[in-house]
Amino acid sequence: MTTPPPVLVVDFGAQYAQLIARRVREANVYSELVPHSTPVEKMLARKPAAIILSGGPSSVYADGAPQVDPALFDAGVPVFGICYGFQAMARALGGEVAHTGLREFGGTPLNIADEPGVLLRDLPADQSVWMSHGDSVSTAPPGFTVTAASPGARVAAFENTEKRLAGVQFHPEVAHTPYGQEILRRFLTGIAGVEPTWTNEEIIEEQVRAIREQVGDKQVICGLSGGVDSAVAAALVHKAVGDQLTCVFVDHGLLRAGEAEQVEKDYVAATGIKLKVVDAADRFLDALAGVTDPEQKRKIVGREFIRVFEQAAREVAAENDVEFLVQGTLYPDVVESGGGSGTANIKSHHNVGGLPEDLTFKLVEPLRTLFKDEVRAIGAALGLPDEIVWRHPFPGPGLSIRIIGEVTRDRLEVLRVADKIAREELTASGLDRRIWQFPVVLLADVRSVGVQGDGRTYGHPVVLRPVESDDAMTADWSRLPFDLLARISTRITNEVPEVNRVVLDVTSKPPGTIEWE
Ligand SMILES: Nc1ncnc2c1ncn2[C@@H]1O[C@H](COP(=O)(O)OP(=O)(O)OP(=O)(O)O)[C@@H](O)[C@H]1O
Ligand SMILES: O=c1[nH]c(=O)c2[nH+]cn([C@@H]3O[C@H](COP(=O)(O)O)[C@@H](O)[C@H]3O)c2[nH]1
Ligand SMILES: NC(=O)CC[C@H](N)C(=O)O
Ligand SMILES: [Mg+2]
Repeated sequence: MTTPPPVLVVDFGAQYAQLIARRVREANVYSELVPHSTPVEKMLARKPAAIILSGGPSSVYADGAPQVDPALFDAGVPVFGICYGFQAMARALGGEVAHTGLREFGGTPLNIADEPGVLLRDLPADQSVWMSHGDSVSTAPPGFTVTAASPGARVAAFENTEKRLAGVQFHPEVAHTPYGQEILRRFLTGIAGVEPTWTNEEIIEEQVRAIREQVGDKQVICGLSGGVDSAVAAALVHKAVGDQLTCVFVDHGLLRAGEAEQVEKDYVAATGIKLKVVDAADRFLDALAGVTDPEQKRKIVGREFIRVFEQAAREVAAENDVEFLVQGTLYPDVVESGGGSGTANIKSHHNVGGLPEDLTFKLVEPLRTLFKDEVRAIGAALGLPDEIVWRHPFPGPGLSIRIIGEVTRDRLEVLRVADKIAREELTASGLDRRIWQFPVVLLADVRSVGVQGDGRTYGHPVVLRPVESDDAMTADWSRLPFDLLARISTRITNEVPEVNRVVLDVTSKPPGTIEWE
């Protein structure tokens, strides 16, 4: 996608690098992450509007610690350092960083100096900021004004507005720094002089233009799942090229109860987009037979999806091959598949890491750099109905990655009934909006002893995994009311004969992921 000059967030291995990019976009400025190994010339070639150096686990003076190339500061590009980035910046510009023995973690009072600079002017004198550091800048580089201190950091913020360079020891990107977003915004607009024009309307206009340019007068198909990401991607492409778009919904036999019917009925009614429904359950289930490894399942699903799309493409435009496949891929799908800035492969999302090597489609992925809540906002701006915009995410590989063990028709049926009960009860309790997602997982290879109707049972456990999240990158288990959990448990064990135990997953992400595979 063509985008305005980015604010590049240089990732030094921070916990919060993703969050920084997001916060910049929340300040209506386009932003992307890059790994710290990116050479400065390569960053400058992107003509960045500004560069932000993230935090990171290393000590700047340790052997092998990632450094900042001082050439970065001679290029005239505005730079903002955060925590490790602040320390690395201080060191590169001739200041000093030391292990003072004073460490700060968590909420910390900030003492704003008499000369508060652009970043801190007129902010409350007694505000709290979120710290997480063991090293500190002991001397600011020449030419910089020190604008704040904290009990453990003599230099907690500095700036040189003439050179458009600034930095802070604390984390402005986290919600626990109440004025953090304001400070970040002041750097962007007040010091860097970036125009805050990256609004939903701009994104939509820019995307529509880019899609028209990419697709021309060719036919396009879009994998449509009923979820919000593909719905928004389809709506953007439809706005760009109208009837050249045909959506393809694949019923791979791994869907939840009622899902296929709902997509067929509601989606067309809501959007008027051409929809082709393909029943491909046999081919997916045959391909998955005997497979228990999560990554293998994901790769099989990714491959079969593409084979089905290829067949559908031939049917959509027999005489004129369809070159383009639209997918609702989001940034977290890319990052978790190991396609981010030097990030590890956590799991291969079917639409990214699970794609087959012989893929011939050109991909159209207008949401590839965004997070889900950003996508929801665009969906709302495009006029999609609330039921689509606020639908809980459901993974493309569907129930195949919620059956721990081999995927069979019988097991799918068991899980479908249990899942339907959990969803019905959640909706009845009015808590749908509080919950990000509510996977129900069948431990198909585990059995436990129970007693039902005075008889012994030896059935399977089902795991409830309700989570709350903003963007699926981190999540916490949802504290659902006990009586709701009790109703779900009772109904599942009463109504699903194969299940005699219901357990609750109380793991946050990290260390767990949302899905079990
Ligand atoms: N059953 C399906 N039929 C066709 N395409 C699908 C199907 N499931 C997933 N896809 C494709 O894979 C992409 C990624 O799936 P993913 O579940 O991440 O997104 P989504 O379903 O659009 O939204 P959500 O994350 O809210 O469920 C989708 O955007 C869509 O292009
Ligand atoms: O379309 C998808 N294809 C996939 O292969 C896939 N794997 C996980 N997910 C969804 O991504 C989010 C993060 O999931 P995890 O915490 O399990 O990694 C959660 O919302 C998951 O439901 C997927 N979506
Ligand atoms: N969160 C960070 O960036 C920490 C920076 C450095 N590792 C320190 O402890 O001071
Ligand atoms: Mg989905």
